[in-house]
Amino acid sequence: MIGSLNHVGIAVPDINQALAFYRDVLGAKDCTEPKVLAPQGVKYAFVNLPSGQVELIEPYGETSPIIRFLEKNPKGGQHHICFEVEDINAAKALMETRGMRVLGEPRIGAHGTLVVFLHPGDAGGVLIELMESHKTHQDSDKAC
Ligand SMILES: CC[C@@H](C(=O)O)C(=O)SCCNC(=O)CCNC(=O)[C@H](O)C(C)(C)COP(=O)(O)OP(=O)(O)OC[C@H]1O[C@@H](n2cnc3c(N)ncnc32)[C@H](O)[C@@H]1OP(=O)(O)O
Ligand SMILES: [Co+2]
Repeated sequence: MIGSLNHVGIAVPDINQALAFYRDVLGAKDCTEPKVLAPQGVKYAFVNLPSGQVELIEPYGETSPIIRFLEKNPKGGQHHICFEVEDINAAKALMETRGMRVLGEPRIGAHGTLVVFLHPGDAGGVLIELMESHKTHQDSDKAC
């Protein structure tokens, strides 16, 4: 069912400091400006690489889902991996039939397509994000 690895999510306490590390220390050449995705409770930025993306996420708001993770890992750390799927609703249904806890309903993610998360307790201790690969829903960048 899963397709390409889309991104690795890294939770960070300060996204600008993290961007500076990727740019100035690791030499990343293509990083995006931080943006807020309020419904997901994060501020995010991408480090674009030939092989995929690193997604830096900082908590946004008091109910951010990454607050507790950062309390346990105050310097930040690897938070999730994201795989592409063709159809998010079909993927969610399939995961549920296979006994996975799917965390909530599909919601628009940072790429403008629908995403859902699988509980790390059912996935070998890894938080997995499934992301619909095609932009077929609302929230398009284009005006027409
Ligand atoms: C930028 C937008 C979007 C995109 O388009 O790419 C994103 O990526 S947003 C990313 C942030 N959003 C989410 O993470 C949403 C889904 N996450 C959740 O619903 C929660 O974070 C969670 C997974 C249910 C955990 O919630 P939390 O409040 O932290 O609960 P616990 O502390 O009780 O944790 C339960 C259990 O799970 C372990 N855990 C928690 N987070 C992780 C993690 N990232 N990786 C691995 N394991 C994790 C935690 O240690 C607990 O384990 P036990 O103690 O053994 O029970
Ligand atoms: Co993500």
